[in-house]
Amino acid sequence: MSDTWSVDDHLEDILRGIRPLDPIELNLLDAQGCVLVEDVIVPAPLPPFDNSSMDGYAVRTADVEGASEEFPAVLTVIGDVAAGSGGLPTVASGQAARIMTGAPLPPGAEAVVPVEWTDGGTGGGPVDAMRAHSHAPQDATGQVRVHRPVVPRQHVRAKGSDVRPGTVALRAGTVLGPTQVGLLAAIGRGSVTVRPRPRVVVLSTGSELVAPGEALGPGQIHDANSYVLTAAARAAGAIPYRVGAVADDAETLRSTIEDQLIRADLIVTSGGVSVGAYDVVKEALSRVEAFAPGGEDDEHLDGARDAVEFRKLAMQPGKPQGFGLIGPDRTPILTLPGNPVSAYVSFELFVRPALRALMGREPLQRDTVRARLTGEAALTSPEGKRQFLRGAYTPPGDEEELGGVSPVGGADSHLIAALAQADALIDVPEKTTRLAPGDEVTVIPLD
Ligand SMILES: Nc1nc2c(c(=O)[nH]1)N[C@H]1C(S)=C(S)[C@@H](COP(=O)(O)OP(=O)(O)OC[C@H]3O[C@@H](n4cnc5c(N)ncnc54)[C@H](O)[C@@H]3O)O[C@H]1N2
Ligand code: MOO
Repeated sequence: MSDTWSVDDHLEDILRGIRPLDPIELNLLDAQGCVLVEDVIVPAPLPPFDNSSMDGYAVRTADVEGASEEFPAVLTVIGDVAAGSGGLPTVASGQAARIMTGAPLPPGAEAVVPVEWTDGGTGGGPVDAMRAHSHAPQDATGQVRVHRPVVPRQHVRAKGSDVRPGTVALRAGTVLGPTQVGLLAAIGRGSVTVRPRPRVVVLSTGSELVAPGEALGPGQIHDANSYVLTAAARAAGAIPYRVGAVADDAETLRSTIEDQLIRADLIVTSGGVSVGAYDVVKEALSRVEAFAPGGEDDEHLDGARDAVEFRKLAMQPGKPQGFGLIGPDRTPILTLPGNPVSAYVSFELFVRPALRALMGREPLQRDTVRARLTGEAALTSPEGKRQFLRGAYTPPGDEEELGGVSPVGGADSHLIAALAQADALIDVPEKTTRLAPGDEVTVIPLD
């Protein structure tokens, strides 16, 4: 391995050191966004019973054959069947039960006549709704005039027509979004076995950093990185813990990280990794004895180490990077550069895939698309460095094969405002030094 690492080699090294978190059983809503590790089998039919899809009257079809407004079928109403009804009346010939949407079809009945096809028990013409039971309790009895016939099973949702018992509701590997959570609830599952969301400790370093909301003194700036990284970790599906900025003091940083290890599945730091005299992350973490080493060897973790390895990457922004597995649980730590755009781009390229690996989520990396470079001017890129420019991506129109991408702001890694306007990264290969409008480029759309 040469002194300078490629983006792909650095990512590969990180992923070699990470294995998915052990599955746990979680309540449904806590499992949202997690990957299921069991096939969930449907225990009972859904719907659990034949039920009405309309507010109306449960009838025997022979009783309403040929019914019309002029010659209605007149049936005796034997009572109400509301959703949730337990004891059901039996509908005999010449009878109807008033029924609500979702209520069980009573024995004897074969179909449901919507209330709009009847007089609603009023003795008048067609109605468009039932009267509330509290105002007109008499409508649950008496007679109803039916103006149209129905065929067997009309307006009836059959037991098991949604899912049948014994079938697979959701396969292992499914990511639980809102609709999957809904299905699990519908089939009565209160908890499921999933890979949990990783807990990510985010800390920024730098004696110049002041929390947003506080006034700046001379030479100070607001801490943007711990916020963008915390937000990005949350957006990636993790549970982030933002630790305030740590001053440039190696011992303070080391003990802060040591304290955080207990609640971290992964640690992300920003700043302090280049070549300055106060680059404290490097100072605190490059020593082998920085943290208590791991216990017995773990055969899944290829490349385990007890100190963070710092390296230069052939990329811009994001040149200085560090990665290690620290503490008794060999917790992965990624030390990102301090320039805000560098920190964010590094998160996208390295931390996000690592989090997805912990969650057992595929694919680890974002999809890329090809697009045409738009805009007025040609772009330059340093030779031998993979450059990630910020861009605004427009998907292809109906007739177009490729979408377009225009650069947003310059290449400098302190340009936070332009980063906030971008929705994509333009991935410029190491060998490319110049790009002209109209050239085809690789784009990583962000969300
Ligand atoms: N002589 C050299 N100097 C630098 C090199 C180099 O190769 N030789 N590399 C440059 C590159 S590239 C980068 S990237 C930075 C990385 O520096 P550090 O990771 O040590 O980060 P800091 O020095 O702590 O900060 C850099 C920059 O970013 C600002 N910063 C830091 N943290 C935050 C934060 N939480 N919120 C907002 N802004 C932050 C900080 O004030 C600095 O301006 O090194 C170059 N130097
Ligand atoms: O590589 Mo640094 O990350 O350009 O700004």
